[in-house]
Amino acid sequence: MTESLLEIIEQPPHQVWRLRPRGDGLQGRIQVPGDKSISHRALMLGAIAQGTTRIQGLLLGEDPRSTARCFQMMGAKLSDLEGEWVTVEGVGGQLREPAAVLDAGNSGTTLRLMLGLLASQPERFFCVTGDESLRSRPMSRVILPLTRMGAAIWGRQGHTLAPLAVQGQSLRPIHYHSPIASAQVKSCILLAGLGIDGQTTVTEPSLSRDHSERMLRAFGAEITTDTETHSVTVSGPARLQGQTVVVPGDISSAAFWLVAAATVPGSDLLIENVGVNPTRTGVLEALQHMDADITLVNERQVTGEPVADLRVRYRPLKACKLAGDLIPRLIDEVPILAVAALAARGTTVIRDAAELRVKESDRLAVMATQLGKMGGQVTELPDGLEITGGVPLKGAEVDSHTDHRIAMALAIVALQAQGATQISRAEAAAVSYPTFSQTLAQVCR
Ligand SMILES: O=C(O)C1=C[C@@H](OP(=O)(O)O)[C@@H](O)[C@H](O)C1
Ligand SMILES: C=C(OP(=O)(O)O)C(=O)O
Repeated sequence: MTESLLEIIEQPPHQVWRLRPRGDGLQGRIQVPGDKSISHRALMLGAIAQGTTRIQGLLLGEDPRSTARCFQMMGAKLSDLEGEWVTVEGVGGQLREPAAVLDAGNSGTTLRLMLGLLASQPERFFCVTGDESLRSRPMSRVILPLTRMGAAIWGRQGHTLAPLAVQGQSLRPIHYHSPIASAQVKSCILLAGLGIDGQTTVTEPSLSRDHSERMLRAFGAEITTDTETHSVTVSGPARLQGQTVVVPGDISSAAFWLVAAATVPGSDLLIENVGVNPTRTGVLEALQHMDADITLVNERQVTGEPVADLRVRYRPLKACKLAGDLIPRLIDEVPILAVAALAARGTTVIRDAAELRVKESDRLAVMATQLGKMGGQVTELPDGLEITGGVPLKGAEVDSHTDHRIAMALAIVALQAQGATQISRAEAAAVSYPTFSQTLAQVCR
């Protein structure tokens, strides 16, 4: 009898995944779940708009579920999230004051974007919190600009950490020069600006994902952008009208299969219906620098977002340098790109990625330690990683640190290793990719 590739061991509330690679290439045609960033935004804009928003392809991961729960508590009416189409009846601008604490769970996007909306709801009071990881993530990056707009927000450690209390106010417009390229910061301020009479502008050092700008425009807001200075302006007050949103597959989820197929000999995989918004395709460019064989087919536009099918075939990889403006365009893919680097000839250097230290875990430290346990030559840099590829890897006992992207990156590196790998707290994958383990079993048949 052949041993199964993946065994899931229940250790409530956690799961251990035991992987025994068979060395077979990944084959077939798959789809990945809906884009997480677009799912959050469709739920939020639908919740505050006038009328009905219809969403197809919504990600049913834990993070968008947190967004859905928060906005239901503030008056939005949602249909069954498991349905093919999810409808959101919006409140038409005025959120209801919730009777209990809003819980963003593990989701930084939920908490930071929602803060912009809450801060600008006069005469309403809100308490917001999240899980242990989210309560340790910096909120000052949005509280600071919101406070300059007149927001009243209190929190732990000098109003920088959740739980937070928000007393909604009539805000004033600002031009905010963000020190970091962050779509969460940019979107938070734009959402706060929606209700303000006047122009609210955010300038960022380089371009972060632009899903908010695209979707706000589609919902009827006046949004202008200056591509040279990386500035976005919302002219308020805006009246949003419910829309139809078709959510493409998440390129951040597709990235796991791109790297798996690019690193396991014999692979040939087609990933259908993936969002290829240029502010998100840094991972494709990075893998192409590494000489990966990836082609885009059937390119099209779906409700304002570019979409394509991605074909990836195994070919030996070579090391590369990833830094600068590319980093915000692949920010969530650094852990899985570190896995690609382990299979590449030469030393890959990733810099300008200090933001990874304040994600669901310190992704630089965690990846360096966990890959090190498998024999990977990975050195942690203050703002990145240095990874020497081509060194044989061995199965080991590793830990996700409850970070979804780490759990999945470790499952993919296990395919390159000799012997079994055990990943503890692997259930974290469900935050962004609840069907990851099923797809793994499907493509590695
Ligand atoms: O706006 C978004 O949907 C996101 C923005 C990014 O965070 P930052 O804005 O903190 O870079 C990214 O890491 C996160 O997964 C999703
Ligand atoms: C950083 C992430 O998400 P968030 O900031 O929304 O928790 C992520 O999905 O990798």
